Amino acid sequence: MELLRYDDIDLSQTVKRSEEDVNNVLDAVSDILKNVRQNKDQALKDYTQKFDKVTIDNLKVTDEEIKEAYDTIDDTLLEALKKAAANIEKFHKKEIPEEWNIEVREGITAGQIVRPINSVGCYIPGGRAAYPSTILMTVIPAKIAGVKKIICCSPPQKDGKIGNAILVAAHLAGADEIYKVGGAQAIGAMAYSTESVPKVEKIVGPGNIFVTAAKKLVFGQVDIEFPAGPSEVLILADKTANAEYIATDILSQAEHDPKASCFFVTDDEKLAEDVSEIVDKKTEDAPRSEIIKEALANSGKIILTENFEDAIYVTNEYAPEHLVIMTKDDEGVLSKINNAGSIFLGKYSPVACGDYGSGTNHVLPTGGGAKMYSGLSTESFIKKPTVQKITQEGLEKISKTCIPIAEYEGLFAHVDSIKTRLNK
Ligand SMILES: NC(=O)c1ccc[n+]([C@@H]2O[C@H](COP(=O)([O-])OP(=O)(O)OC[C@H]3O[C@@H](n4cnc5c(N)ncnc54)[C@H](O)[C@@H]3O)[C@@H](O)[C@H]2O)c1
Ligand SMILES: N[C@H](CO)Cc1c[nH]c[nH+]1
Ligand SMILES: [Zn+2]
Repeated sequence: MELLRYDDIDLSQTVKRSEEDVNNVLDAVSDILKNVRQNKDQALKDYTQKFDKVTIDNLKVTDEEIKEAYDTIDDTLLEALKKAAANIEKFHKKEIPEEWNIEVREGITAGQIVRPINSVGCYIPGGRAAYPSTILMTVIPAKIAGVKKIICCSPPQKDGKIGNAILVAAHLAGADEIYKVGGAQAIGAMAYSTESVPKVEKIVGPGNIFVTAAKKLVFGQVDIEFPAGPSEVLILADKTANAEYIATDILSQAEHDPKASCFFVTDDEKLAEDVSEIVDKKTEDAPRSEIIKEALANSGKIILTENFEDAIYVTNEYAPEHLVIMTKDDEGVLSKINNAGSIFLGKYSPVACGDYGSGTNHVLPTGGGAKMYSGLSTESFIKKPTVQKITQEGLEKISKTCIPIAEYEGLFAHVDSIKTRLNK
């Protein structure tokens, strides 16, 4: 892995990552979306043939296919999915926002109510790996929020089916419909509707650069959560950390995608060298070594700083999807972290646990999005309309605040709507 000294680099250039690639495919993805809008199911089938090399007749997964998935799934995997689902459910129930109402001034009460989005589409990646875990991470919070219609889209495998674990996870989590289509074309289908796939109000879920570009382009037509692109991890550690643990966290995110990004930041030169050596060695033996090598060559960096404050600065500038902190004072370091999607404290908290079932969500902002957004949560599926009630006395008092501002803005119908009531 490439080792860079903080003092020798232009940090703003070093932390740049896959967002640039997303921008490079916007034109191609825009053509895909246009075709889906015009030719609907036929476009979905043509792109599935072109990109996934599969012929699909029926896009919608049938009840028989779900039953077959239950019949064929491995018992241990089924139990694991159920336990993961229970943990994710417990964590996400805690995220339900409260309804509240307060007296703002005498005669004016105001508050918020909590309402679900009506329909949601969950994108479940399926190109380089199958992601039943992503079904749990997207459908469960939507269900807890009270979303009435939850559909899922995922690319079919070479046999034209969706993997049994994805179908079982979708059923366990409570998805209403599942469609065998992936990539930008799936996002287009959920944004515009086709003969088979209904339009939804919000699209969530991670994916490769084509999926991420499509979500950016349909934003406005539908809501999206944020760009959740190729996986990332940054490990922030001092000399007390275990080099092998750090190396395993790097490899675990690098194996997702050649466009994954993995950074290790430390102020300890020996640890930096050890991690570099272990990563290189483990890469050779890894089952997905080709993907890992490409990812690390593109965006795998070890940054060595002179002091730990600089290491924290680099971390906040990179704003990782996942941040692992392994230091002698993890909580103290945490208090200085502002920008990260999900944070893992201490040597026994590998990112893989958050990826699968310790309860937190794994759909997280990438490409520096953690500077502006939080990860997917129950709140992502909820709207919070405000409500107010004003008494006659309250109106008299607040009119003295509102009328001068309305007059300044030249909006006299606004003034009139208040004065008319006062004069009655
Ligand atoms: N940020 C997160 O929360 C999170 C969570 C899980 C996974 N991920 C990421 O999701 C991504 C999954 O990517 P994937 O590729 O495995 O699956 P994917 O389902 O996102 O993409 C596969 C689809 O891409 C389309 N495609 C392939 N080549 C194309 C081309 N040349 N032009 C247009 N479309 C094309 C195909 O339609 C195919 O079905 C990875 O980058 C992984 O790191 C992110
Ligand atoms: N690490 C991914 C998010 O970037 C989530 C995931 C799913 N399965 C394994 N990992
Ligand atoms: Zn992962």
